[in-house]
Amino acid sequence: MANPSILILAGDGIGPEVMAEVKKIIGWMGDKRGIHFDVSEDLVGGCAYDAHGTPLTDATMARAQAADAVLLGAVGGPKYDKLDFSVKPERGLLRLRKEMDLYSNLRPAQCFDALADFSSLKREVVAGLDIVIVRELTSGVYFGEPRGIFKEGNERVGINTQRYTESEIARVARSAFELARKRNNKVCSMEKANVMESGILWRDVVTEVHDREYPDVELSHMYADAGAMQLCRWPKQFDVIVTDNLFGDLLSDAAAMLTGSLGMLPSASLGAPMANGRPKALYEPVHGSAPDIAGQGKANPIACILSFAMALRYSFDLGEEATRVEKAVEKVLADGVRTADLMGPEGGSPVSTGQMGDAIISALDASL
Ligand SMILES: NC(=O)C1=CN([C@@H]2O[C@H](COP(=O)(O)OP(=O)(O)OC[C@H]3O[C@@H](n4cnc5c(N)ncnc54)[C@H](O)[C@@H]3O)[C@@H](O)[C@H]2O)C=CC1
Ligand SMILES: CC(C)CC(=O)C(=O)O
Ligand SMILES: [Mg+2]
Repeated sequence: MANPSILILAGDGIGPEVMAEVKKIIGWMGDKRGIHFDVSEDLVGGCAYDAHGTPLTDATMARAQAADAVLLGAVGGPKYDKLDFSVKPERGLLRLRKEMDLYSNLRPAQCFDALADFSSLKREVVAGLDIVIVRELTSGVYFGEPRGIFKEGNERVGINTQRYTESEIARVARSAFELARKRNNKVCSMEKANVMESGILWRDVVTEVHDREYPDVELSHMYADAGAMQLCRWPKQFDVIVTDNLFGDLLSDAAAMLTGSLGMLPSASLGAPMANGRPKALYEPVHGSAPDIAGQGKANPIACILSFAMALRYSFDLGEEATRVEKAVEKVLADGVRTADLMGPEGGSPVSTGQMGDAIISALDASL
């Protein structure tokens, strides 16, 4: 039987740097565990624009559709900021999410014990934290029409449209309830039903799906602004948070700091099941291309490595191997290995991106 296929789209900025460390772990899985993948690579984002004049070619899109899993680094950078919106690097990623129909974006925020003192919040607020934000990923204001910058009289007006259908809300709600059943059975849905009609519909549909299909799961609702405050005040009150595309983007960056650094947060973007029963899937760190540290060997590869662990669990049914990778990360952090983003203002001796990857490989060796 053919090996499962992985398409790597490392992208821009620190994307290729953190992905290099994932490739070491893929190699380790083959050498030490006999788990082999057919890995191929392609371009997305600014590098694809440089090569082809578009942030995602149709050929790359087709390869992503055919892969068992896509691993993405990050896209974007100042070099591309002035490009026409239609060819900006970020549009390549949005097209992947939309055309693969990856509607459920799982963004776990877990605070490793070794980092509990490093978070900007007090240890007791974050120690033991383990929550998941389920972000709707294929609709909402990032995709709604009309959109654009138009002339209105003597001035320009910028328009984006928040649009959600009942079925789009219902399917991501189901994904959150299913996940909660495997965890602590609690879902908090966040929107702004006080000021947005799409928020009213969101609250109604989540409640209907809950009452009809998941009455055993504890459901609460919160306005997203209050939710941001509660995430900083007492994040451990949450188990699963389900929210729309924009609020999920913001809330997950905020949740990253509960874990110590944006360089720690992985994500899985999941769609409908494929013929093999596994979901169509793309895995990527929550962070972006970090132009301020790109090319300096400073990036923390853990978010990208933990995203690969999610791929092992959700796309390849290799939950034990996923846990092995997560435990290796935990051990390395417990041993005090830190990239620069995990150093306090007092400083210290950070390791490079490559050294962090090597330390995780050593911890994997030690796990055998
Ligand atoms: N999924 C994606 O590809 C995303 C792409 N972007 C793009 O990335 C570019 C930069 O955006 P920013 O707002 O600066 O967000 P960013 O996430 O790239 O960086 C924010 C801050 O976090 C730091 N940081 C991020 N990841 C890190 C890591 N792994 N290790 C250490 N430090 C890390 C950066 O150095 C920076 O100070 C933009 O073009 C943006 O559109 C932003 C978010 C997601
Ligand atoms: C298209 C991305 C650049 C938007 C974003 O920040 C994200 O998805 O986390
Ligand atoms: Mg974001």
